[in-house]
Amino acid sequence: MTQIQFITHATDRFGYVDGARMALEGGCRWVQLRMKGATDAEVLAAAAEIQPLCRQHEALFVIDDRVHLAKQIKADGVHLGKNDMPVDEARRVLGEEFIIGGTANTFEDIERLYRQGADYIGCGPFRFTTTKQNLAPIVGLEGYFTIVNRMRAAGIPLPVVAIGGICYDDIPAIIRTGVRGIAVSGAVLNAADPVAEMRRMIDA
Ligand SMILES: Cc1ncc(COP(=O)(O)OP(=O)(O)O)c(N)n1
Ligand SMILES: Cc1ncsc1CCOP(=O)(O)O
Ligand SMILES: [Mg+2]
Repeated sequence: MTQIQFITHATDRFGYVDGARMALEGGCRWVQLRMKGATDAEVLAAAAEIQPLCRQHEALFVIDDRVHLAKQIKADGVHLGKNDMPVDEARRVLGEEFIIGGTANTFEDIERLYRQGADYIGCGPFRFTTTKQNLAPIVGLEGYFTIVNRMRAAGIPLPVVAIGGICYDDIPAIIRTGVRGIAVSGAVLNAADPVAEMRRMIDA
């Protein structure tokens, strides 16, 4: 069973809460509330609906970027990129109980995040995607294979989640590189039946 983190995104068919609900119904047990450009009030309103759904499904609920909101609503954690609060500062704010994920594009990014105390790595993009603007260079299968091997050689035990344009057919090859799981958004939201697609990915 593949460990999958669903990243919320609004489309012309579904809002943020719809996506989270469908991912959970499809068996996903890790939802990240990502609402780029939204106000804190808008994020809190979506979290007020999604966080109880995650609890009902015994799923992890993490917030993208916003450390103060993650603390305020007692989310399970936060995901931080290079332009967000540094992981070590977020750890001082949140403490050891929160999951803190960090974004990496290179092994050197992972070394830095490991030193700062991240609990997991979101590494990508696997391929081009329109879900995130200003993409870092494409990592690809070879990139994951190299990064995982360099992590092993360096004794860095952090779980790596691949992200960026990932669809069902990519999962076996990505997992064979040694990464622990994947993060997805569009492949589920743009499917004819998002719940069934999430279930198919979970069972991959
Ligand atoms: C699991 C995971 N990996 C990477 C990202 C990207 O986060 P970030 O660099 O903060 O970029 P934005 O998501 O803020 O555009 C993520 N959110 N989750
Ligand atoms: C948040 C994020 N970070 C790197 S790619 C990406 C978007 C993931 O969404 P999708 O699976 O639709 O490419
Ligand atoms: Mg971010």
